[in-house]
Amino acid sequence: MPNTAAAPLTIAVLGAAGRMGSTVCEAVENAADLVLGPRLDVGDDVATLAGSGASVAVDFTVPSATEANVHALIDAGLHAVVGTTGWTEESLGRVRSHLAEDGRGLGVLIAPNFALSAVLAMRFAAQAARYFESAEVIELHHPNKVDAPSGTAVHTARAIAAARAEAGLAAGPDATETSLDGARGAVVDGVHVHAVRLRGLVAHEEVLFGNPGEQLTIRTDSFERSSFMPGVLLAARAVPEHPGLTVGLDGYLDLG
Ligand SMILES: NC(=O)C1=CN([C@@H]2O[C@H](COP(=O)(O)OP(=O)(O)OC[C@H]3O[C@@H](n4cnc5c(N)ncnc54)[C@H](O)[C@@H]3O)[C@@H](O)[C@H]2O)C=CC1
Ligand SMILES: O=C(O)C1=N[C@H](C(=O)O)C[C@H](O)C1
Repeated sequence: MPNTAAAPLTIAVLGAAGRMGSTVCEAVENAADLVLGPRLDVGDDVATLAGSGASVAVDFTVPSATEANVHALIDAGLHAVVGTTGWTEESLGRVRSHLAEDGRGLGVLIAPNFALSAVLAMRFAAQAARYFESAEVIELHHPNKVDAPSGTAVHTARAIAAARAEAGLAAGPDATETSLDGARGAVVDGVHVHAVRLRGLVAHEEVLFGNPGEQLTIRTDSFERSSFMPGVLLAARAVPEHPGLTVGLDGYLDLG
């Protein structure tokens, strides 16, 4: 929903020189109800955003910087929309505590993926997980990506594992006795996750579920970074209305 409040929201962007950050700047500039505020990149001080007129900041930086950025944004009194990967239960917990101590009703959204197809794929995977003996995740990305597996794949695997545990499922069948290191991928909460890096790709994920004689494949493809922009803008408009920490864009959507 566009922001119809009297004053347009001013949006600061962290990681503004990057692939996602520059795309976000362009999307904000093209949104009639939003104003593009300060564009920060490496070396810039987040504290300068206090009093800059920006009320929301969007962070697409690097896993090693994003947590410090979010704490600095809270201190500066800004709501935050974060797409950067690398979050753990511990770092999320620290943000939750900081927001509670701050007490100003600021909102922070941390989402592993803003593309609607990916948000739905994660939701469908969580729903399907209880019905299948086997589940594995394959993520496929551009070769400039610095982290593996992707944040989306980790989030997907954790959701699958939680649904399997709730349903009382045993570990998936796997007779592997010998293998080269890495051949079976990374293991996230008991779910195998495989990462492909290939020139020409942007962001893709397949979730494979298997039962005797049948397979379900859930696949999401982002062919362009524009696919993330409707979700990012939706989040930037909505975050002031959602105090506290929300993890995942589905927290702002009515997916039933
Ligand atoms: N949630 C989502 O929908 C999506 C998330 N991502 C994630 O967003 C992050 C960024 O991805 P890309 O834009 O492809 O990376 P990129 O490498 O193109 O851009 C990162 C930018 O952050 C800057 N930067 C590094 N440290 C900084 C700091 N301390 N303060 C401010 N800026 C800093 C870099 O100079 C660079 O300009 C990654 O973690 C990626 O996985 C990417 C696409 C979609
Ligand atoms: O680095 C990327 O490009 C992406 N990163 C996010 C992730 O790690 O899940 C989201 C999307 O897959 C693109």
